[in-house]
Amino acid sequence: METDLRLESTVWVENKRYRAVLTGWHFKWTELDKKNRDKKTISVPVAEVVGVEEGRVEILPQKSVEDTDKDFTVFYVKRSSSGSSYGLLWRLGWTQFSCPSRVLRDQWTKHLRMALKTHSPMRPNRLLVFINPFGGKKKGRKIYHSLVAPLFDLAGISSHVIVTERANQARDHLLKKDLTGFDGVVCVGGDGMFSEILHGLIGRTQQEAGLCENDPTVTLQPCSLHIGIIPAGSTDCVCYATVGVIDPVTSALHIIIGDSQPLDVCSVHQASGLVGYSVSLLGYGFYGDVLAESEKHRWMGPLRYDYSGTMVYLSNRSYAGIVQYLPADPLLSSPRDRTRCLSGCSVCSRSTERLFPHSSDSGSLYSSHFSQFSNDSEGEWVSVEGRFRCVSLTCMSSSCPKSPLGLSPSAHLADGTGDLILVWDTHPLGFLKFLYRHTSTEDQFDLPFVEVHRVKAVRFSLPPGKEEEAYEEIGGSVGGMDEVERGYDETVSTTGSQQYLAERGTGREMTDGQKTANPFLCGLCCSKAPAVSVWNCDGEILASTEILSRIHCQLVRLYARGIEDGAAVHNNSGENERGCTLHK
Ligand SMILES: CCCCCCCCCCCCC/C=C/[C@@H](O)[C@H](COP(=O)(O)O)NC(=O)CCCCCCCCCCCCCCC
Ligand SMILES: Nc1ncnc2c1ncn2[C@@H]1O[C@H](COP(=O)(O)OP(=O)(O)O)[C@@H](O)[C@H]1O
Ligand SMILES: [Ca+2]
Repeated sequence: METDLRLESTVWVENKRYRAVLTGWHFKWTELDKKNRDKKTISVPVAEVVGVEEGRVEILPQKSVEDTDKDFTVFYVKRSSSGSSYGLLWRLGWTQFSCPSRVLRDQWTKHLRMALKTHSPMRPNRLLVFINPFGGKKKGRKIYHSLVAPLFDLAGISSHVIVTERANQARDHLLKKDLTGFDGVVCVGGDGMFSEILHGLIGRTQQEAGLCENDPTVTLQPCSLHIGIIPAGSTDCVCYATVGVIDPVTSALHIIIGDSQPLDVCSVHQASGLVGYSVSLLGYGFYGDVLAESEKHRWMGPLRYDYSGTMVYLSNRSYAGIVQYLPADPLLSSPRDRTRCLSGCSVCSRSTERLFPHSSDSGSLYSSHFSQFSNDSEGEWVSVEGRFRCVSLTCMSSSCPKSPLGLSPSAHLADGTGDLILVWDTHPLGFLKFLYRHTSTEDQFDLPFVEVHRVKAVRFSLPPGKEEEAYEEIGGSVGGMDEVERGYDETVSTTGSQQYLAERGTGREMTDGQKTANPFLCGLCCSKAPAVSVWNCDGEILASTEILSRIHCQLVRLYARGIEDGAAVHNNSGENERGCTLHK
């Protein structure tokens, strides 16, 4: 295959003579000036070529094509530093080449396009795009139309764009509407919007596979459609933890070249069935209270979390609970091994091999069933009981701009495990130290009142006696979501997502911000401390307190490649290249 695609010839770039070579995996050009030979080779992996066009194409200030018959223009990914040691910004670079003849020009464009098809089979042709116009700083629409759509056009990707008019529209669309012809779903918004897409796609996939999401022992079917995230939210943790930067152009380029990053997903169940899915933070206590409080202050935008965080911190609460967990195999990895899950992570690759032992091409991966829950030789359930400041479970590092290394810096994106962080009740300054360490490289687990365990499943229950207290506090409706009014225009059937979604709201509708009357934080001035908190499930308040959660290895795939190590990745650059963001 590689030899078929090989092509080599002399070309000109800005009046200088170059030797251009396509080897199959790489497209390189080297200036034919002996003195500078070493310095002037530019090499672009074929997988990172965005597009190839005939003629001399300019894209700034707007796209124009000078239609000459010996020229072609190649667009590709160009990296630049993000300013931190991990995570790189991607920009569009392009170079115009002149060939000695039209025949050779046509050979170049044909070979390059064939190489693209062969070496990056997951490139999308057609995408379904959901824009939350109210996410984060309310710039979703502008971000998409000015920065992302022009890049999709350039790459020949067609998209069907839906600007949402209500919460859960994207999720309902994915659950019910025809998705034929789409290669992926793009979410323009924050973690809450991503969560909608996640619920919609997982629910739809299980419906079609005839699997019951309500049963925590069922091995769920991985989703075949990829998810792309264009960050336009408040926390943007899923984007930050899978791409390494919050940057719409970088994310758009990952989508265009069809990068693929599998992601673990945690399913959360109560006795009667599924209550939701989480990838970033499933948190009880502090993070639950912060979310509940922040919903009252949505008008503050992303700042609501800092304000509510401070208020909740000052309210100085801890909660009684029983936490049971199923440890993951300690020989494979540990949350304190000081490693980081970076692009090409070997721990995650081993998980992929375990899940799909006979498969080398990703296209066929997802037809196979797997059962990591029952087959693995994990240990016995462990049970602890006491008072906690917070109980958090995260399937990945959950790094975000507030906490660049995240809730659990050594967690893996796709290893089939989650990290359970238990923060026992402690004095306020101790807890502040714990929180503060999230903002630096200091180890937040190196504190006597903090424990972290790598797990496959977690159960949380209230100590005997507390259930009744919880019931009384919330006025006779455990879960407390009954206040949330939801208008569903269509009758839904009974698969897990649909059922849970029909029964409850996310509590995060952004219309008036006041719908989530939180029964637990009855004004932070309240003198009687509440006995129970709420669960924060990727930014949504869950309706249940007593839950069972289980990690599903690589249940979804994102258009991403994990965080790139700035020091290790070769950054192609040369004087003939130009980088830009389109239509800034
Ligand atoms: C003293 C400074 C403390 C900084 C502590 C930073 C910890 C940050 C960990 C963030 C983990 C994020 C996990 C992701 C969660 C998201 O799914 C989810 C939804 O996001 P969306 O609204 O974009 O859709 N986001 C959240 O639930 C937000 C959690 C944010 C918690 C921030 C807490 C700030 C605490 C500030 C405490 C200040 C104490 C000061 C005392 C004088
Ligand atoms: N058109 C809309 N009107 C109101 N709420 C919406 C709309 N579209 C999406 N949502 C909801 O808004 C919530 C927050 O969106 P998100 O994009 O995550 O922003 P943020 O990061 O600021 O919280 C999501 O849970 C989603 O369900
Ligand atoms: Ca994981």
